[in-house]
Amino acid sequence: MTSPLLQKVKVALVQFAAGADKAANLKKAETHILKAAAEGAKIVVLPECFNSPYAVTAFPEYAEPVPGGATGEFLKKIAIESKVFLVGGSIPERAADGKLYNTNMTFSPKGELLAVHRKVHLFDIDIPGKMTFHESSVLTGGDHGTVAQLDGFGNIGIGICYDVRFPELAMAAARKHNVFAMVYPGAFNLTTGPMHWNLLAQARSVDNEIYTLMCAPARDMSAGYHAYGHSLVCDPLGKIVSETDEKESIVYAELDPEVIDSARAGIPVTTQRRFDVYKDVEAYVKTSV
Ligand SMILES: O=C(O)CCC(=O)C(=O)O
Repeated sequence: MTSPLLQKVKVALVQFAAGADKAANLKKAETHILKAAAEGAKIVVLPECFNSPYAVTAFPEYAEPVPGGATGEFLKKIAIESKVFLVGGSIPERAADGKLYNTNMTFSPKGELLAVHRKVHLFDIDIPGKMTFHESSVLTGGDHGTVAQLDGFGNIGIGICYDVRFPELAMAAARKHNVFAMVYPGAFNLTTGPMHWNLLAQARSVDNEIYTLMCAPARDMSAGYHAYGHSLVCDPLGKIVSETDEKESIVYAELDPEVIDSARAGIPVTTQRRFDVYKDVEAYVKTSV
């Protein structure tokens, strides 16, 4: 059996809170990325909306072209300098036609842009008295799932936050594109975080017998949006192997092909699927920019 992960790899999830000062947000990201690289991480993940406050009112002001804007240039430069695969969280993107998206850019250690994922499922929820958010009041949803090919390691699927609630993207990435992990920069909140953050990571892992990486902002109670934090790594059997609390920190984990292989050998759902019974599980996934 060939594992989707070609060799062991140390990953780092950088958890920090973005404030109003964009340059300070990038500086903080840089400090943490360089530290994670010095600790031996080869794949480094940033949180959702890491260059801007997480607020629909902030997105138009902080939005940039992708990949040519200042944050895209920053991610490229720092990926090269730190020699890591950099899953650049997400930022508000202003497209050429003026539309705004919540967008991830992923770079190789050579500075190649490997993937652009626009959040497909916008975060529009209303739990009266607890949590109301309407991303679709300013953002447009993306139109594809996304897989990045990490030379020497294998493929990862990328989703952004609310995307984790929709198993189809992860399923298509795992089944059709043999990903070893789904990576979700995300900013859950104090209502839905305790309810579902861990559960959803475990669900996506167990569905597909892959790793799931969830990278959050740190909590800032003086900000308008209170992030849950708790960046974590979940293994292919649904065990959380590394998790932090709500504070600024870096979460490390070693991903191991043997763990994927033994999960799949013991509980072989990946080969037992019955597509003759359920024919309609399809998703459009892009594997290059
Ligand atoms: O799904 C949730 O509960 C939270 C999602 C979210 O915060 C987001 O998509 O930014």
